[in-house]
Amino acid sequence: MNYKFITIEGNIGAGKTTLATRLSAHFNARLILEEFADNPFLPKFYERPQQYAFPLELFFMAERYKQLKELLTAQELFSSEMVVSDYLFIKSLLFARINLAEEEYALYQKLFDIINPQLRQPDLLIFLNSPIKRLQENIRQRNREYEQNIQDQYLHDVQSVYMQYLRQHPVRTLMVDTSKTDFLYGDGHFEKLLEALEQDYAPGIHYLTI
Ligand SMILES: Nc1ncnc2c1ncn2[C@@H]1O[C@H](COP(=O)(O)OP(=O)(O)OP(=O)(O)O)[C@@H](O)[C@H]1O
Repeated sequence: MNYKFITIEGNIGAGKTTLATRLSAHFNARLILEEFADNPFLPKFYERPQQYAFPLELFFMAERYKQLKELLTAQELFSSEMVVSDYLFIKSLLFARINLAEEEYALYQKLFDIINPQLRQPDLLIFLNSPIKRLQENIRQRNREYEQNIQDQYLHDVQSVYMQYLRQHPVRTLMVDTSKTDFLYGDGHFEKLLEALEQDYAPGIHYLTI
């Protein structure tokens, strides 16, 4: 397996954290998880999006920068240690595009453009692609109170900003159709993904159905 830094991405409730945790345990890799629970603006944002979107997005950007910067400062990527994370830094900007008004977004993008070049990009992005219905089921099942009123439209918007980004940028991506996949309990699902990770992919999108 030639990927030292793997990032898992996907819509809300796609199963990023579960897969990242399982992969890191399998490869004995360092695990970087998004600490969204520490964001005091998140429950408020879901209640009143317009009022809280800007501080929410700023908080996410600052936290994610801190986490990823620490990783580089420790120079772990230059040692033999493998790293698995459950978010891309660009995620903040993609959500900001949906949630911020035009002028706020322009300001946010300025900050993002200053910070982003300092960060190392993953060697491989695994994008979990699930239909909205399945995402809603997952969201209901895990039952975080503030997420229970997420509308299908919001999930559609999140999906389309990710797709637009991936189409426009040559990120080395394994796009996994997870409509019927369960990496925790599905028979052989995780093993099939491991097999796919043995391949060397060119930059761009590669599709995998399990
Ligand atoms: N930049 C952002 N702007 C708005 N909300 C965000 C942002 N980043 C994360 N969130 C919210 O934080 C919560 C956790 O997000 P995330 O999608 O990373 O994890 P998750 O849904 O638990 O993922 P998974 O189920 O795939 O592990 C969700 O409610 C998500 O919408």
